Amino acid sequence: MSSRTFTISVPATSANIGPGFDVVGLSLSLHLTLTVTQPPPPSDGSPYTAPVLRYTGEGAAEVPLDAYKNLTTRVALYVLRCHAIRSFPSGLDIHVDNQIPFGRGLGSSGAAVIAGVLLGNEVGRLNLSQERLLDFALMVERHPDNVTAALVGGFVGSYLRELDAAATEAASVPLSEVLPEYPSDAGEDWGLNPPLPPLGIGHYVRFRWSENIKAVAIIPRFELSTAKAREVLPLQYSRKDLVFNLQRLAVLTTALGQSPPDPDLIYEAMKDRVHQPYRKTLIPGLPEVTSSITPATHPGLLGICLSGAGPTILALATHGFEAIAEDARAIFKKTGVEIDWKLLTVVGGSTVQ
Ligand SMILES: Nc1ncnc2c1ncn2[C@@H]1O[C@H](COP(=O)(O)OP(=O)(O)OP(=O)(O)O)[C@@H](O)[C@H]1O
Ligand SMILES: N[C@@H](CCO)C(=O)O
Repeated sequence: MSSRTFTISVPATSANIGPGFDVVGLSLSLHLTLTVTQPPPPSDGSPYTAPVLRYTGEGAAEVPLDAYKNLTTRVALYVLRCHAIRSFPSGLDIHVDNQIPFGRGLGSSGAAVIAGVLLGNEVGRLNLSQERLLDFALMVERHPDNVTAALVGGFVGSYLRELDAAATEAASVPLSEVLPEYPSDAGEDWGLNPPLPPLGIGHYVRFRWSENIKAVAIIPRFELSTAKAREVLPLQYSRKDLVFNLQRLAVLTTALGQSPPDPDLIYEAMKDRVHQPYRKTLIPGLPEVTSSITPATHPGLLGICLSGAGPTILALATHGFEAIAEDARAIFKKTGVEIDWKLLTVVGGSTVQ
């Protein structure tokens, strides 16, 4: 068997799109790319060599390069160990190039998890179905919106199946047990026999997406962890607020597939009362940006919302991109926040080539 090189490419994602909290995701044209070289199995007696991980692009200064600590490789090892494969193949070389900024609401952790599942599947030659790949990802990242869109691509709605008692228990294992941070002096048996994902946890449907619609990502220059942005959310909501979101989500999923898209319908349908109002304390400028940039003031704008858990703002538009982004920049600047912005398109899902 000779050495082989393959490339794993996973897109960025924007989750929620306003009212679709933890439900809707959109894959976008920034990518996490892994170039992996797997040598042939060593001949008997040659020493085992741990994976070499190199990293360029976003997050390169902060990401761990120890394969037993890095999120992507830990997920890959979890997948391998669920299939009774104890360790990475010897001599693996992994070069990661990342365009997705960390902790900004563009699905960086979801992409890292999907890349890990695909890496484990590939180096272990496991041939897992897409449904099973999603099960593994959902054991690690418990909200399906980012990981589903990153895996399958496009504008996607998903839900988690209601599990029976045994499967619920298997799926509610603390992440620290699914993904132990392997100590450097770990013995051979560390992290073996991890909990297997129940079958068919996640289900999804892809909505139509109007080709005229592009995404302006307005990216504040600070990180906000998803965990922190979820801590500020209430545990209970009023019927009025839930109905507000459900009405808008029902309209939005079809409205974004229509050509030409209708700005009046979409702007209102992208409003939310479940997560954005609570997150404004963490993102100075959020309410001002979403309320003062409208289809009336900015021709071409369709709708505007928080991207994922923030702090990025996502503006969907057919034209007028620069005016939208520069006016958002001016509003953020008044609160002391600098931004970068990118014009993105909706892309397909993850690939392994
Ligand atoms: N390519 C990567 N390799 C390793 N770890 C990563 C990678 N990308 C993200 N991470 C980890 O995930 C963390 C960010 O995850 P977090 O869920 O807070 O934000 P996000 O995924 O960017 O935002 P959101 O879920 O709102 O879209 C980073 O600080 C880092 O620890
Ligand atoms: N739906 C998540 C985004 C990350 O999946 C949130 O808003 O917290």
